[in-house]
Amino acid sequence: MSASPICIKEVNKVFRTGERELIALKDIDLEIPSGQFTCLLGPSGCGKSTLLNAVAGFALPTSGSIVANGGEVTGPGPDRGMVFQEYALFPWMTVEENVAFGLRIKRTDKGAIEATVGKLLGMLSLSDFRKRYPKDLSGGMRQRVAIARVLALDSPVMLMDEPFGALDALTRRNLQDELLRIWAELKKTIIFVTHSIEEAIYLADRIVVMTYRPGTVKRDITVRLPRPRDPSAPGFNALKRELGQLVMEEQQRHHTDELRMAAVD
Ligand SMILES: Nc1ncnc2c1ncn2[C@@H]1O[C@H](COP(=O)(O)OP(=O)(O)OP(=O)(O)O)[C@@H](O)[C@H]1O
Repeated sequence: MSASPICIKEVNKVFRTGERELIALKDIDLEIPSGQFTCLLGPSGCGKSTLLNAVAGFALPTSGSIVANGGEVTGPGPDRGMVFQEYALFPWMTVEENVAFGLRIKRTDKGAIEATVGKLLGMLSLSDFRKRYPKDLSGGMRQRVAIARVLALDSPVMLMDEPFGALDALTRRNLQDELLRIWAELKKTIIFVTHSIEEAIYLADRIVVMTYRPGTVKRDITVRLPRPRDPSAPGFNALKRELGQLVMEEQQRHHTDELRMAAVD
């Protein structure tokens, strides 16, 4: 499957719980070209996951439209694969069965499944673990399986919600490097949610910083640093400072809002 742009147009999302109305997303307009690696960055509660879920089709916007791969998003689809933080693997299936699952559902023939699974296990250094069950794998290995499972579907778009958030620093860097290699090889469009400024700069072509409630686009930054990126380079650090300031402003708003809510309750 080849990718085409994702167009997010005037997207709003309102959650209603009892009397309360929460505007999670307000007037989001983004055009994401095919093959771009975009990070959504911002503090907790600024609507990153809400926006990602809207693109995935899990929870549609209250108003506005999202077009992906030439069609309006009206629900989940095989053109948009999702990788979650908590791995979402089937515990009763081995690594290779987990990776093959989507292809079995699509009734792909056995030879093609074996070839695809073999290739992906190799690509993600999982070949020696193919007969293991998720419980016998480290967090990093499980996340490799989750990525391989989404890649098996050959979705042109990969949506990733803090996929490396639960991993230790070294495993995280390894998986970031692997993801960049896969992205360069397979030319996927990636939307990647993160809290981590360093992770966003290390990975992304473009960083969309979001505001805290309502979630809007605070800043849309093109990252022009050469790849592979060096976190100790002056340009990397300058961008880190700039983004740090932007995120801190939103964190401050979050904090003030929490104090206000506590006073009301
Ligand atoms: N189903 C829901 N019902 C009510 N409110 C919700 C629902 N889902 C999210 N929210 C609220 O919408 C806002 C945005 O949430 P969202 O999870 O998208 O933020 P986030 O930036 O992804 O945060 P985090 O990094 O903590 O996951 C938050 O205030 C959250 O409490």
